[in-house]
Amino acid sequence: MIRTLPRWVLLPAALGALLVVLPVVALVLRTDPAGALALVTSPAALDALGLSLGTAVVATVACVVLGAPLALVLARTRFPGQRVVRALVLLPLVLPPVVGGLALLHTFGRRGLLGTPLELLGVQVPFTTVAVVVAQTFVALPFLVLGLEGALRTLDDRVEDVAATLGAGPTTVLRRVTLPRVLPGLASGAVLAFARALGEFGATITFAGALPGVTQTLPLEIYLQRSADPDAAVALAVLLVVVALAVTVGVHATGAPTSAGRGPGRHGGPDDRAGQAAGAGAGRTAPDGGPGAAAAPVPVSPAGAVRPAAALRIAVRVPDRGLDVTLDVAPGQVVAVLGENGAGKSTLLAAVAGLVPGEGEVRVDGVDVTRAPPRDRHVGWVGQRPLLLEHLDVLDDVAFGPRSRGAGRRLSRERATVALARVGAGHLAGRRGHALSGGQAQRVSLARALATEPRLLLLDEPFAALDVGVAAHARTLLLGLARQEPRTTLLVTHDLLDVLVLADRVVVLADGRVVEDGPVAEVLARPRSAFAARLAGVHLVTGTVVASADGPARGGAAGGAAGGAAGEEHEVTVDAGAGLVLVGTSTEPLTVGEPAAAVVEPRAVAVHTVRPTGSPRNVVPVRLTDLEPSGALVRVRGTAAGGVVLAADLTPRAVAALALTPGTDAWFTVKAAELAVHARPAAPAPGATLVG
Ligand SMILES: Nc1ncnc2c1ncn2[C@@H]1O[C@H](COP(=O)(O)OP(=O)(O)OP(=O)(O)O)[C@@H](O)[C@H]1O
Repeated sequence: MIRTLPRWVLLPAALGALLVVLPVVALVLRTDPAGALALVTSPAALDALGLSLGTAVVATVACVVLGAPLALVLARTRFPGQRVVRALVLLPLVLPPVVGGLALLHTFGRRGLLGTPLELLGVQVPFTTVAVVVAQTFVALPFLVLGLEGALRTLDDRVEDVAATLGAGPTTVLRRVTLPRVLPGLASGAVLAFARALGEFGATITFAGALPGVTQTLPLEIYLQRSADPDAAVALAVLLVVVALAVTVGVHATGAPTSAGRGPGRHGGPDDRAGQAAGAGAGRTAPDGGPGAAAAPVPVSPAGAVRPAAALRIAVRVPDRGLDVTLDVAPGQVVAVLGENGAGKSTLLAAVAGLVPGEGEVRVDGVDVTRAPPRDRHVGWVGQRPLLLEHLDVLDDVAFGPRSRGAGRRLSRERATVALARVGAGHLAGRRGHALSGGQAQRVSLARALATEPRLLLLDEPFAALDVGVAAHARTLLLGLARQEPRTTLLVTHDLLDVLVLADRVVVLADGRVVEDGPVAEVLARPRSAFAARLAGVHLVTGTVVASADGPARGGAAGGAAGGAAGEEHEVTVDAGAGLVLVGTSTEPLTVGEPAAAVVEPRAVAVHTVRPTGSPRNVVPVRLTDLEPSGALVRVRGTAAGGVVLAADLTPRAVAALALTPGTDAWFTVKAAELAVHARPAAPAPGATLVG
């Protein structure tokens, strides 16, 4: 039974439980069952019990009404002094209740802060039943706030962002997404608050007194009976314990999240594979002809009328995240957005979706949506994680968007059914999100985005969390959808396959700026940024052109420039700094002093353990850093002057013959003809960028 816990933990755990249970048992043993019944059913006892239950229920409702918004503000907003506010709200947890009672007296009492205005209105709070409720709420509120705030913080609030992009306003998001998802947390917070209110004593006796039938709750009755009739006190104490236990156990049992409705589990059964196969190709039937065959993607139906693709103009700045990007995207174009971690790709998408505040402008088909909230931007956003609304079944999750945009329940479900069918997930309609495999969940997430017929599709690494095979299916599915219905799309990815299969254009971001932008084939053939070079499987050294020969000079010799004519191959020398000078060839007109990138494929690099003599134009001394398999070859990396990393692909036999190991000093050689030099838009520090 104890699989991961050390056995010794049982001892302190048992002692802790005993410390709580033993005194209660002692209390029960001390009770005389025959006499107890008469004592607890006496009018005074029943009055006190009724008052306790009634006031505790009202106090719990007050805690929910006041505490839930408080928890939401604390968990979902940022404002100066937030920590202080939280500490003050939670103060009653650590304050002796009698101190709380005194504080309430000085607030609502005759000479208290609010006492005089209340008196003018003819309202008297202290020593009334209202005072009991106020005292109970005062001490119980922190339990609700703490429970709910904790639950809110453990939720992924990006689900709320997704709901906003699907067309839901803030109140709808709160009502249909946030609150249902934290219901178990809210329920347990309310139970704790109720239990605390039921047992409240110190603040009540100080602020409300002990007037039988008015303010004398059960804890007060027990206290007062202690000296007058100890047996009655014990009997009433047991009654209080029983009531408190019944309520907490009962509500916990109903409020706890259930596992009912779970299907075959996150990684699915055979049904799962069939579904994935069905999603693999638009319009194809599942190869096994199983359930997936019926669930194959279907063409768009009238229920999901297609909007024409939109032109997109982005000129956004998000200063606190260092993003400054200007892009014009043609209708129906699929732009792969690439870049190192932290380059700003997700921020760009979030700015377009309206999820992060930015400056500048976003125009969709010429319409300025810069200041529009996410729900009015008509974007479909799909992230790395599916972020499904797990409190709904798949059909209602996908119907959430159309419903938020004003379609009735039936029409929304019809649209959801069509969208699910389009991604080959129709057979999943009745399941809950937690009962889907990763690939299935991601297809549902895509269907949900498509169900609102977005003008733009924003895909933030949609396949990154999927297994290779499942990602391939999802990629093919997306391709099929894009062919059926071209849609302007920004696709963040780190995967060359996504770029090759799905994108028309590549934009590379670095430090929040566009450093490369062009058609896919062009960028991969002539990468100018480290990231694009790595993606294309080549290495890249940046530097400055110091000589450009073998071609006619461009524009005479003005400014000392030399250069080759565009289209003619000519030799170019690039200084990468730290003494590393490389000679390559270029077909671009390059000017001395211009930033340039020298690109080399690892298979064109030869490795020597003694300095070579003879023909190669580039002989670079390196220290080997690592060796790793690269297909049937071994990729050998070495660091040259200035920290520049270069790589060579060798056969395992050559690696063995040369006895190459990390730390070996060697020479990499490359022919000038194998080193392609391209102009770069801007130069990072020369020679500092190299990838592999
Ligand atoms: N919630 C946030 N609050 C503040 N700064 C953030 C937040 N999220 C990201 N950043 C910062 O904004 C910059 C851009 O991050 P972003 O997540 O857009 O990069 P990315 O290119 O999508 O990276 P990755 O490939 O790792 O997802 C980074 O400097 C990052 O630290």
